[in-house]
Amino acid sequence: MGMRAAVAGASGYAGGELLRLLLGHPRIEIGALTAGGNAGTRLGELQPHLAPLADRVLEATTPDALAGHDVVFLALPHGQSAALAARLGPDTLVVDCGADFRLADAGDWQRFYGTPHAGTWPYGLPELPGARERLRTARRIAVPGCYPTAATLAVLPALTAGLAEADVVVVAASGTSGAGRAPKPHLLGSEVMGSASVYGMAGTHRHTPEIAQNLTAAAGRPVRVSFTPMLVPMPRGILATCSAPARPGTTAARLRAAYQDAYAGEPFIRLLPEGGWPATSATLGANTVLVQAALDEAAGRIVAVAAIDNLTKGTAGGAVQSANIALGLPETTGLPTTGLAP
Ligand SMILES: NC(=O)C1=CN([C@@H]2O[C@H](COP(=O)(O)OP(=O)(O)OC[C@H]3O[C@@H](n4cnc5c(N)ncnc54)[C@H](OP(=O)(O)O)[C@@H]3O)[C@@H](O)[C@H]2O)C=CC1
Ligand SMILES: CC(=O)N[C@@H](CCC(=O)OP(=O)(O)O)C(=O)O
Repeated sequence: MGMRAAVAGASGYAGGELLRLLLGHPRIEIGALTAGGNAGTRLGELQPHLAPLADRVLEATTPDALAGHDVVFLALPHGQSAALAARLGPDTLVVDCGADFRLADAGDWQRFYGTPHAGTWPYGLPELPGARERLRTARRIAVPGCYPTAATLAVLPALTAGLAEADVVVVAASGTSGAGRAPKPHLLGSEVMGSASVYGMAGTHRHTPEIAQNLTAAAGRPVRVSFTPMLVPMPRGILATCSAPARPGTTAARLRAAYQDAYAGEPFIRLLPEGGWPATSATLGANTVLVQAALDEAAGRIVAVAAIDNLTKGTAGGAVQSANIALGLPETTGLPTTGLAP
């Protein structure tokens, strides 16, 4: 007997990707589909790529519409999740793609989001040390931000193996779907096409404390993070280029071994052969994380790169991966590792 999942925010980019993945999930059947202003619209008008669901009509996002499901995926703007989750039974698995419950430090939340802190849920990045154990019994899961997923997985082994200083620089390029589907002037085709631009500069982007939180917990010491996000003219993908000073005694061989050891058993992380570097084009539609790291001896720095599809591993794929763990299913169920190219 399959489990039933509701998707709130089914008209958005994250919701659409959740549905694409759930349509291929052998153990989950799709229940309620809800939206905001688009409630009442046929899904086929908004997500024409989801042909099997074309005639489903979106409902309003209410606790009643979401009740009676084994799992509820929330793909809504920040700030909406707490009230809804409070009205869903404690046995319902609620997986929030938004940021509301990601940060443990209420001061960080207040500084970067400017609203009262809703709380902290188990963090849905299974590759972090100890995370799978916490997710197995979780009924509430906070899905990571897309940049934090890429940046964290790029540098994690260098920090946990004690090869990098706790001072990490992240420069990450994202496709435009990272900004969601709601119209914004800076996302007009004429603004984005043919240009790469930075934003959220000098420590102001809200993913800075999330990346630092992940790396600090993994390293067991405070990790300082400088994060620069960049918008590039492609619909999907994140390429995170990270670097940190190498600690004394770090060699190329020790660095390689640290990454091999850390990621050998990870179903979705592919450490590329030496000399090969990740590109987003090889991750499209897949839950794959491509990783590479090298020692820049002249600069005395470790350079590490990760590529993901921001909507798959960066949101919906990560959400399904963590939900699988919490539902007692094999972690890889329904998650593609084959991408779409060219
Ligand atoms: N895009 C990405 O790469 C990532 C997104 N996320 C998170 O996922 C969540 C969804 O993002 P994304 O899909 O990109 O955003 P979109 O803007 O594409 O979609 C937002 C969804 O929320 C619905 N919605 C908006 N306002 C309301 C409301 N007041 N009540 C009920 N539903 C509402 C929209 O419905 P309607 O169409 O009717 O307005 C739509 O379905 C966000 O929290 C985001 O931070 C996380 C990681 C990465
Ligand atoms: C390109 C772009 O605009 N990206 C988004 C991040 C998307 C993401 O992960 O979002 P949440 O933390 O909101 O869930 C941004 O920088 O705001």
